[in-house]
Amino acid sequence: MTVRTLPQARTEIDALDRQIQELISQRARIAQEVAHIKQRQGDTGDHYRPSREAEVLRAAMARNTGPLTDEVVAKLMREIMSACLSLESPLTIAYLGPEGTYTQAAVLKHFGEAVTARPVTAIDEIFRDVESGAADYGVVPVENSIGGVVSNTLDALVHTKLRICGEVTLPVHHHLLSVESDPSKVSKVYAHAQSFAQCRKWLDARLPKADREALASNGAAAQLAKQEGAGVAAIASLQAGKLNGLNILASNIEDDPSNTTRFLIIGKQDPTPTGHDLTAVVLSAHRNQPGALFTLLQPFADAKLDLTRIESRPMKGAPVQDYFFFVDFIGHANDEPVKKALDAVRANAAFFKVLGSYPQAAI
Ligand SMILES: O=C(O)C(=O)C[C@]1(C(=O)O)C=C[C@@H](O)C=C1
Repeated sequence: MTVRTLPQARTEIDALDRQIQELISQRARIAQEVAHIKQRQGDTGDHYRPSREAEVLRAAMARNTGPLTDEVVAKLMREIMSACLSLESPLTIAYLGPEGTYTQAAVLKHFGEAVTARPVTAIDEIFRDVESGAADYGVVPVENSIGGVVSNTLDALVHTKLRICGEVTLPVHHHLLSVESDPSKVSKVYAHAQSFAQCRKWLDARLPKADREALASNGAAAQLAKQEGAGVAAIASLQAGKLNGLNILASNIEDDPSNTTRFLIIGKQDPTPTGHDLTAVVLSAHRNQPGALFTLLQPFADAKLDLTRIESRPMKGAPVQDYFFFVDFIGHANDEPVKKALDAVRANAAFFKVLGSYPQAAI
């Protein structure tokens, strides 16, 4: 191994930076050309291609020989693609605000920094924004490993014309944040109800006397902790703490360190198969038929499809025994065996809708 002096190492780094930069510019120019190719092919929508992005990220990680981790390599690639896509089509992404929520972190993880993230105040509004074209895509939370499903999202999926075109999973770490610097002076804590549930043991042990008040989001909790000042804390993300200039009184206070939230990307396109895809459907059984759910799910088993999730939600405005079932499985609706299985399911169902086939989260 050559032993370099510091000036020699820096000269080499400078030369490599020039090459990297030239290659990135070249890549960006080709991405601009790709936009023109798509337009010539009659593509009228935006140029975001979730399947291609997942493939690029997977390939970057597969090529990695270190010393950077796969995660870091994928993040760098993520940002390069994000910047290239912003030249092709600048995207607006609606998410559950305010700034500093975990949903905003999910937007950045999935789309990179080169998008306009548009905070809105409710999950239904995210669906409306994407339906009306005010945003190109939306990011909605769908389930948390501790708190379970986000029922507003499931309910909205039943009736929307939008498609699920991607997923993001985000490890969730909660922090106690305040303008206060002494945790023993905290007498009131704000957080989203799910975050209180996720930090219950920690709060019971460390702040048993502090009042707990649930708010619409952790971002709002951080804003209020800032406004109200002394004696008040919020449970929120580091990003929310930074945005509001709060001190970190305690880090990673969630009871389960594997706490993870899964988000869906909703939009107007159907991603092409990648070989690593998930499909989501919603269905209901005919009433008063014994074994109706068993019969509905039988074609999935016959086709040896791997079901990754099944959830039920009561139908709004219907008698209590009427349920929608949300089924996720591995595979793409365009795969032949999947098509056949879905036709068989549809034939037996009172209600049936494919919510989307999309690439599994690559990072
Ligand atoms: O391959 C494409 O379709 C592109 O537009 C290029 C590119 C990229 O930078 O690699 C950019 C945006 C798409 O979402 C996917 C990939």
